[in-house]
Amino acid sequence: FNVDVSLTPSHAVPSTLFGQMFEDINSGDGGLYGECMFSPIVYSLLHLLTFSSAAESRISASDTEYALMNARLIERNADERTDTTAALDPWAAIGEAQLTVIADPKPVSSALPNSLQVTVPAGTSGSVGFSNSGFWGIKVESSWTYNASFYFRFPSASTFTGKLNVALQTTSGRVLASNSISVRGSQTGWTHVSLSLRPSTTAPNTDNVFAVTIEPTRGDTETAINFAMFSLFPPTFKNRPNGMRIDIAETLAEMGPAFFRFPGGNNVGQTTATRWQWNATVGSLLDRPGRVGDWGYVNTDGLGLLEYLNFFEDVGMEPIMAVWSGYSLGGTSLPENELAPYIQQAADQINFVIGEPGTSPPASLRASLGHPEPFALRFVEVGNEDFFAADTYPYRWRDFAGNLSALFPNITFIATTDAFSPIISPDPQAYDVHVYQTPGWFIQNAFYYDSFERNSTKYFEGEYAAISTNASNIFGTPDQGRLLFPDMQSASGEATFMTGLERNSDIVFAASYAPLLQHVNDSQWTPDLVSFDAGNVYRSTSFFVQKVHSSIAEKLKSPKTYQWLQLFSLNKGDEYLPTTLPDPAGTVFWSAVRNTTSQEVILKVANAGADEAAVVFQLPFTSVAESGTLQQLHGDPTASNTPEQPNSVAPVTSKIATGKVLNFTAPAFSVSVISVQVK
Ligand SMILES: O=S(=O)(O)O[C@H]1C[C@H](O)[C@@H](O)[C@@H]1CO
Repeated sequence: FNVDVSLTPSHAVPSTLFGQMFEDINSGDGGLYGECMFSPIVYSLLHLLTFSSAAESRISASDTEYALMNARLIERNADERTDTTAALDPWAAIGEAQLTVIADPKPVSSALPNSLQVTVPAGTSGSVGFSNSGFWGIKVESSWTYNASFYFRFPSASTFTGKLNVALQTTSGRVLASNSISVRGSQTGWTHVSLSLRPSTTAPNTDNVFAVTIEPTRGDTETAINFAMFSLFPPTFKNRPNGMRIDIAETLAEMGPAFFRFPGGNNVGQTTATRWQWNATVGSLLDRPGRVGDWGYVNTDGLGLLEYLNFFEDVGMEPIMAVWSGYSLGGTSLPENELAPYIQQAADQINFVIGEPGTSPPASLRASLGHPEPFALRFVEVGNEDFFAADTYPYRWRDFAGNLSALFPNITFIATTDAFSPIISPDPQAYDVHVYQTPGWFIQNAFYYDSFERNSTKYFEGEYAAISTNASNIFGTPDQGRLLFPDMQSASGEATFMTGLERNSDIVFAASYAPLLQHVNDSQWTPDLVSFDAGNVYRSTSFFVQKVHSSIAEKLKSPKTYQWLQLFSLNKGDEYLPTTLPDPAGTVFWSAVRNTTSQEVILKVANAGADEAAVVFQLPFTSVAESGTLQQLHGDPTASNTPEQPNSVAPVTSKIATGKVLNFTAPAFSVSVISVQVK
């Protein structure tokens, strides 16, 4: 292919072009959020479903009820605290202890009404207590200090005296770290325990548990102790309290995302009662009731709005924040005359992020939680995939976007129905477009946005991924063509599409692969950009394709990877240079951008075909360096990074000969980025 590169840029490449889409889909609790244990003794899954049905019946929230709901969700009535069996799942008895989850008559807080009650039978000998298995294991590092905390009380006063031994131990019982606290049967009120655990050694694997054993000094009487609000934290990313898991957070930061879309995706909430409510996710963990997320399990909401915002500042990315839009996946939408309390809640959510303390209670709440300065926020998405409820979006959009844009004129509100179908007003400044398809679809649609009308409307390619090789059953199972992990065929297919996103970045202002993260031991959606288990993170082929398109630059503070990644920071051009267009029916696509700071031209070549391709770039600049840098990812079409083979495909950086005429051969199934100094 002979490719002329223009000297004259066609448009500025937006700084927001490549980023990340996140929601808790087996990726928040037990994933990005640093908490090591799954311990929502708050509610069992069944209970929360009961709760949500109760709340559904109170949908028409009057002002007072809204105030109550806004205060801390709708109070659960007592009889709903009955069945909590599922809440016991992560807990196991040690010795003769009996474990039950009870609706505590004296709950540790109104948001956490249940307790784990441990009964030690009289005359017990040997070790007695309980353990928690973490999220399919717990990583135990000797260089880490863990913070273990919980609340306990004796439900009835007794003469019991003894110790609680708190430990990290292997599943075979070898103690790796331990600490203890003395307790007395007279402690009938809640006592908060916070202990450090320093492992004496690094465990060989993650088959470890958090264990609490009860050691009576003289205990021949049956004893019961209530426990609540367990937490086990390792060191966190940037040492944030209640922060993020270091290896996952560093991997996400390494990709150099410009934005982070959250809290969903479907997990924004598809029913009124179980929607994500910002006010239930901030403040003390004791005040966070948790909810059943849209992926069928309890979200503790320990990862809450302030934790997200602090994370964005630590990584140097900006939010694309969703507000719930009055729609329920079951197909029902709130009638227009019932939207007001939820529009108010959305306004409060935005004010928590950008309001001035003293002018709005949510902003004052943010200041009281340690961040008086407003955070950065330019983009708010109204709902998620409302094409499923397009018939009611016209009034929901009109009322949400209409009222919110009057309150927040500097925010761009993003609509989630299909572009211009239906026509909605106020005229959306942007639409969020999602596509999950085969690699072939992405190759055939690299010119998807070239034909879009250039009016004032912008586009957010908020979710895209090649997820199956079976065009007639995209969302099928692995034996029907669904990918478990990205491979080189899917990643190079996505890369051809991304050359189109760059060429059309005059109207495409942001794009993110989805989903971002999955726990390989419990996943509901494959493939994902990054996978992990309790001990490791797995970077996929698509992760490297996304990363090579992003700017990282000074964002990443960890020097150990900075040098290598510095090359990547030059890949974020800020001006698009038109070129001879690729053949839309072909499999080889390219794009050219210029970084006006470093005066480098960056050429990206995606070859999603089975044959290598010779590409000759004509660079008519006054002077072009004789050598440049090539970063290349390539492999067999089914080559893939998996937990079994985590590094089967990785980008290779090398020097290549460059000049005004740049001869390049793109291997089959490859993604290449050439950066060269020009004058
Ligand atoms: O089942 S889907 O609706 O296709 O779910 C998709 C679309 C939704 O926005 C996101 O949460 C999810 C996977 O990333």
